Amino acid sequence: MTDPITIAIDGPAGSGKSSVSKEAARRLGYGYLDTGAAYRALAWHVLEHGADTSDAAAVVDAAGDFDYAISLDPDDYWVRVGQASVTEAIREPRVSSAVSGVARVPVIREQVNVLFRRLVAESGRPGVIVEGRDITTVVAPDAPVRILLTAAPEVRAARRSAELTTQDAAAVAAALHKRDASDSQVVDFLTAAPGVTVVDSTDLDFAQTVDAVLAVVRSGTEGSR
Ligand SMILES: Nc1ncnc2c1ncn2[C@@H]1O[C@H](COP(=O)(O)OP(=O)(O)OP(=O)(O)O)[C@@H](O)[C@H]1O
Ligand SMILES: Nc1ccn([C@@H]2O[C@H](COP(=O)(O)O)[C@@H](O)[C@H]2O)c(=O)n1
Repeated sequence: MTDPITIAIDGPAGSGKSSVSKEAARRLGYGYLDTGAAYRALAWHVLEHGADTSDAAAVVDAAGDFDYAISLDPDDYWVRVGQASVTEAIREPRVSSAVSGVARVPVIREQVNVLFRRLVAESGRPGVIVEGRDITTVVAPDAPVRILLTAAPEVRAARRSAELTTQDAAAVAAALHKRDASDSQVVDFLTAAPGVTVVDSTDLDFAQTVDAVLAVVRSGTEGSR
């Protein structure tokens, strides 16, 4: 069996990585791997231990009994830690606020990157769209298609705010920008590495963004299967 084609997509918070990647994967018959979910699930697990994600030793300790599973099916997305379904819980603001602490621990990044590569290799799909912050540069730097999906900060904040209607828009925007500032100290997902194609969705609607991503995928994979 040949290895799946990897489509690598990075970008800042709220740029549309997960929603656009999921829809593009459906259209291609590919798998979809949300790498942020692993960091979020570990942050959730650390919080369940009553620990603080800014304590690297506590994060490494909690990772010792972190029984993580994720679906790569874009039509049946779920995330589990042990017997617990955490698909919704890992999107809660308390987890979003805590996740950057987990992402800052180098040994954790190494461990999850090994897991991501294994999940892609064992996906049983012709291809997998893998999205996150360091996929184009660290996890899959040799992927045939590498995309930086971006949008203006105020547009990203407005889109996220439209999702979280019960929360104050200014607070949602502040939390999104704070997370980007913290995450960008660890990996650079704001500038495209050499060979990475930028898709800027500031002036595109959702369907146009999916089409723009699919056009990059098609031009990068022509003749590969
Ligand atoms: N081009 C677009 N036009 C309008 N809305 C969009 C567009 N792209 C994404 N969205 C919407 O923006 C919101 C944020 O998208 P999404 O959750 O996919 O971003 P993300 O990059 O995965 O964020 P995070 O990194 O915080 O998980 C969603 O409600 C999504 O439907
Ligand atoms: N490749 C990645 C993916 C994610 N992170 C960290 O996880 C957080 C949550 O990611 P979302 O895509 O669900 O927003 C993110 O804020 C990063 O801290 C990462 O470091 N590398």
